[in-house]
Amino acid sequence: MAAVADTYADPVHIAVIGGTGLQHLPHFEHVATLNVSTPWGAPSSPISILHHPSPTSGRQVPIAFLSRHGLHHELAPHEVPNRANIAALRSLGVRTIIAFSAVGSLREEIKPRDFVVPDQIIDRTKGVRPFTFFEGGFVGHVGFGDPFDEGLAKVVRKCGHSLEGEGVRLHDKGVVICMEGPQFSTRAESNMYRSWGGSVINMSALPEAKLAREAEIAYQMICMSTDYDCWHETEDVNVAMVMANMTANAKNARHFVGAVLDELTKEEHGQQVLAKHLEGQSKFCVSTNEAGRKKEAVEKLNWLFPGYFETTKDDL
Ligand SMILES: CSC[C@H]1O[C@H](OP(=O)(O)O)[C@H](O)[C@@H]1O
Ligand SMILES: Nc1ncnc2[nH]cnc12
Repeated sequence: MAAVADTYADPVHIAVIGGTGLQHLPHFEHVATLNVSTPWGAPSSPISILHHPSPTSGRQVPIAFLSRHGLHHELAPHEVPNRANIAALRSLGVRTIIAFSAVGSLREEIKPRDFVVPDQIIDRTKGVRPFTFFEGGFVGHVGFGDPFDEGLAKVVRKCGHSLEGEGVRLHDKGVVICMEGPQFSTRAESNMYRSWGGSVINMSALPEAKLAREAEIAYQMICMSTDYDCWHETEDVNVAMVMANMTANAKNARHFVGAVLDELTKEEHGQQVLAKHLEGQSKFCVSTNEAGRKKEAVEKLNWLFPGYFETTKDDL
């Protein structure tokens, strides 16, 4: 097998973050493996650049693939370096992320192996994960009322429905409960989440989605149900159950991601893929005036957003 390159010259606009059971995307042409370092450390894994032919132009479109828990699932949910992941992807040019996640179902009608395109999140993480780029002498606040990107969600839903004949079952909306873990929930918690209107539960939607929003990247998660958590009368969730359902449905998961990439690489989605609707929002979300900005914080943010921010008065 030919060795792949360790650099890639062109900007890469679309990324897939793979979760449990989706640690790589086979059947795509792997053209480069990038080891990116960021001011927030190294990402979870090297970033693979894959070539995907656009169905409209035939042009080979580069896609970045990152394995959330590392190449061998060695990172627990609270150990995932989310800031490095999002910053590294943005530095390559990424403005659209499709994030894949194995989730527990909190609803009878969401059966194991069903897919969900969620539209809301409830945060049950415990503050142990770094969750913002705006800190250390540089305060900023971005809107997060709709944590996923609705334009991207429309594309993803259309692709999911187009695969229904092939056995994909899709729920168009849902509330993800993002818990801290790594232990699964208690039965009391699981029932409480149901009473809150939760549809599915995982340990990874946050802070990934928040950081993508701060980085002006359109972000949509595709969830695949792997179990009924522990509220249901069936056997309580365990890793073997999650992996068995993930493996059994891996073909559908790959088809789903492939269909989304087919669609997103069409020219008609060019503006959506570049997330033009988010461009510049982080430049204007800042509360700290120039005199109060710390040099180190400004340097880090300028790495993420080249040219966005003035240096502090101390540097002049
Ligand atoms: C192995 S079960 C719990 C694990 O599965 C999910 O991972 P991911 O979201 O990366 O697919 C969940 O969030 C937990 O991290
Ligand atoms: N029941 C569950 N709880 C939290 N994360 C999960 N990922 C898959 N199943 C899960």
